[in-house]
Formats: sequence, C-alpha cells, structure tokens
Amino acid sequence: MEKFKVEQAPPSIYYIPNFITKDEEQYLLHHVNSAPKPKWTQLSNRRLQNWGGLPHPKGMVAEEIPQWLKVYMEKVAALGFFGDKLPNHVLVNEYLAGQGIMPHEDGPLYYPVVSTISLGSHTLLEFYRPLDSSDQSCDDQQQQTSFEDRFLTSILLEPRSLVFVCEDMYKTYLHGISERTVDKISNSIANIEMCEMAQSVEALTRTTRVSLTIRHVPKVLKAKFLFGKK
Ligand SMILES: O=C(O)CCC(=O)C(=O)O
Ligand SMILES: [Fe+2]
Repeated sequence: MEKFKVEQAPPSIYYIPNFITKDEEQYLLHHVNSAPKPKWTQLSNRRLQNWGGLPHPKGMVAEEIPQWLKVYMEKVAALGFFGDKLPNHVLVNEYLAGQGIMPHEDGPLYYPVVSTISLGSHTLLEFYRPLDSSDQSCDDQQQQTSFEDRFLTSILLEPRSLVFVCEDMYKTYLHGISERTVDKISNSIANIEMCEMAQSVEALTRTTRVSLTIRHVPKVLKAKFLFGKK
C-alpha cells in the first residue's frame, strides 16, 4: 500500500485511483438511486443514506447491510486498514454541484480510520487545523472566518477512487468540502501527481457526487439486550 501513500500530506492519507471500474460505479449509483425515498435524509446542503445502524454513544443497534454494499465493504476491508476489525457502517452522501460539508471531525463513535469511495464527480476534500486553546474565546463569527487561516492541505478525490484518512489526519485535523462548482487545480493539492484528471487542466467543474463512507463502529448493541433477554 505504500505506493498509495500521499507523501505531501501529514500522516496519513492513502489515495487509490480507479479502485472500481466504470461499470461498478454505475452499479453502485444504480443501487443508491433505487433506495426507497424514506431511506434518504435531506439536509440543507446535501442528502444522505445511513446503512448499518445509527452510531450512538451507548452503542449502535446494528441493521443488516444489503449485499450490493457488503461486497465493497469487504474489498475495502481486505486492504487491512481497519486492523482486525471489519467495517460495519456506510454513510452515503450525495452532493449536487455547489454543495459541500462544513469542516468537522468525525469523532469518537468510529474506529479512527475512514475510507471513502467517490462516484460520479470529483471533489476536493480540504483539511483544517483545530482551533488552538488561545482561540477558544473567539465568538462564532471569528471562528468561521478563521477557516482560511487554518487551511492545511487538500486532496483531490476522483470518481471511482478510494481514500483512507488515518492517524493525525483523522484524529487531529478537521475536514470539509467547500460549496463550489469549480475547483482550481494547483500544486497545493497534496495528491495532484496521483490524479490523471488533474494533469494539464487549470480547473475542474463539479457534477453530482455520491460518496460511500465506509467505517467501523466499535460499540454495537445486540438487539436482544434492548429487551433485557439473555
Ligand atoms: O463525502 C465525503 O467525502 C466526506 C463525507 C464526510 O466527511 C462525512 O460524512 O463525515
Ligand atoms: Fe466527515
């Protein structure tokens, strides 16, 4: 896997272009788009499907994951990034061109490795430094405007690629996707040399992107405990 390590980013990001074929991409998009309407949760700037159960501090009540997703969870697990754990949770996010996700941390409900398969469009995943303690007194507005100063690096996610975000890049830094329709291509993108679509272009225009975020939730409740049975 070492040849997939993004050397220009802090530890650690692994970027695997063309992890799936175009046919597999269409197959996955077909299944995502065939899910019953109530499976979607509409947020203000994206919509999502949750598979495997809702992560909760007291434990996730595990739900059966459909076969079309399980196949790819197993393919991802085979690369060994989850140690002896197996992925048991998938979040499907759909972003229209111009939509994104605010900088955030994924937090303690997950094993600290996240893997993401991108479908449809590329995007730019941006990383930010956390606020240092001297910034804690800032009001919300100052904290918002400081994201520009806290920018660390970005990773281009091409359609059909797989990315792993591990260690400090998971635990310490925040990540987000800016609400843009066009991404400028520059050398500040840490994995630029690994991206075929970024060679000799100045900008990339986004279309609809669907991401499959595959994770391991360590704390799982067996349904029988809910009803107090042995
Ligand atoms: O769509 C992505 O690649 C990122 C999604 C994300 O950060 C999340 O769901 O926590
Ligand atoms: Fe996230």
